[in-house]
Amino acid sequence: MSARRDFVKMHGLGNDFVVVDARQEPFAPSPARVRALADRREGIGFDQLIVIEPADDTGDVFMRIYNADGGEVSACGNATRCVAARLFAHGASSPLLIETRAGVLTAWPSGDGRISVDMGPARTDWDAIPLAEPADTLHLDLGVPGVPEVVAVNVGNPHAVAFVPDAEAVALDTLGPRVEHHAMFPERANASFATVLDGETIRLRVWERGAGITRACGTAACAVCVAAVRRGLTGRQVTVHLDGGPLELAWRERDGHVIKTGPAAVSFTGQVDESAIAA
Ligand SMILES: N[C@@H](CCC[C@H](N)C(=O)O)C(=O)O
Repeated sequence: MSARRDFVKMHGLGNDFVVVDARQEPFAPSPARVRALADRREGIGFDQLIVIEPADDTGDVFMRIYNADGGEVSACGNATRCVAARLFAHGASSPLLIETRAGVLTAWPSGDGRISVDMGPARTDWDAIPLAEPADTLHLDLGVPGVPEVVAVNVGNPHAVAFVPDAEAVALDTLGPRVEHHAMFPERANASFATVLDGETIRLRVWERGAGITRACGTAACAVCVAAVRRGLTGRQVTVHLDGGPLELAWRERDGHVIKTGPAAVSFTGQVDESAIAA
């Protein structure tokens, strides 16, 4: 008998997700099944598969995150807004506590149709993310002259941020994978190329670990905000312009938490016959 699962296809600024609500019936796809579902020609297609599960602890729900390459990861900023928007639309009360492998995140409607999320604390010390060997500064040998030092930031997942003179000119499809798979990052890394436009505006292009070029990455926007403040390049509140549009970020002084505000949209709903998708 074939198993049919309801899903909703959602996106945050074009960073797209298939969201499966598994609170009543478990859904635990193998990495091969995730890759098959992620295939944009033969599957449904997404950057991340998101599974909503019953809360383990103090939260309202648990959010499990799989990259398109089948790997399970700890954080996804845009999907957190999408899950919150979906649950608010179905009557959940605010604030909503979303458990992830990286901690419990709090989400609320921002009052203008968008969703705000407290993404928790960000770390930018030299050991913020797993490195192959200790390093105070990260000058990656990418085989391309002119790529500056990279800043490591942890927002529940690992980010490598490079501030470049012109993010538009970066060859994301070649530099992104070199950063993601660089020997310094044993757990790989999400790669951000950012240009500071003024003290409150940043242009950002992202190569995501396990998904490649995406139109937006919420945790990368948080990482870039924190890295820019640490470098004295911007104030603590910035608008980050991704390929899919803007996100508002604030790095809160009192507790080091990053607050992110942006849209969340439903594209369509559907049902997948799991046996029809080879794994
Ligand atoms: N799209 C996400 C990040 C998804 C996980 C990331 N690719 C990783 O491997 O850590 C976002 O909006 O933050």
